Amino acid sequence: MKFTDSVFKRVEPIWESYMKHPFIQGLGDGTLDEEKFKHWLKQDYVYLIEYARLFSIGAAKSTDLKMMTTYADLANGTLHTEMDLHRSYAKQFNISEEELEQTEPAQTTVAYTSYMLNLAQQGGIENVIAAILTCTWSYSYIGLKLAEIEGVKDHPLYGEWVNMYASEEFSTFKEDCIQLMDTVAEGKTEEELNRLEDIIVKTSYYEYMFWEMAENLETWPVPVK
Ligand SMILES: Cc1ncc(CO)c(N)n1
Repeated sequence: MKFTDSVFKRVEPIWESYMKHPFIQGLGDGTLDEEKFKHWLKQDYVYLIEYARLFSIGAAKSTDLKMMTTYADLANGTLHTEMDLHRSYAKQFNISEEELEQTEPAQTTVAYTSYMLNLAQQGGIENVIAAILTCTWSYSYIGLKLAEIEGVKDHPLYGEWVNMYASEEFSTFKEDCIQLMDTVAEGKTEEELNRLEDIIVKTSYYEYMFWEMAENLETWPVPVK
């Protein structure tokens, strides 16, 4: 069995819980509160800046040219294709690109990106892809599941979101990440694989917390100027 198949079995209950989360349910039935979506949008924009940085670390740590090209393409896809979705929504909400970029990351955003960046700096290429995998894969999982709902892709506000994450292009990003993970997992000891699996479980929990952050409009405890 491929490493990613056995990991999927382990994280599936966490991923199933995303589909029951009020934020995702709201995206699916179109009732999601716009303020919650805007909070997600802004937090996700600054998240994606760090995410693109992770792909770039992946490019720097690559052990061959093919791998380096894939990481560079994924960084490019994040900075252009995926972040264009966010910039397009921001425009609809009259949020400028500067405001989007200057978003103060909430505690969950800081915790999640710091966790991934710390792992990526410490180890080899296997840490980088293990840290990244859940992000792309779980959004593709959610996008494809939501796309099964009748009429969801035509929703005036949230249709664009579902169309992006259910798109062929995004499915290709996911497949590339899965393949990168399985390639570096080859020949690793059981202990090493367990360590990588733990990273994927942790990031799966962080993804849940990111939905919670958006749903609860999370900020820092005591506001300061
Ligand atoms: C928090 C988060 N995880 C994953 C993705 C998909 O790239 C995203 N945009 N945001």
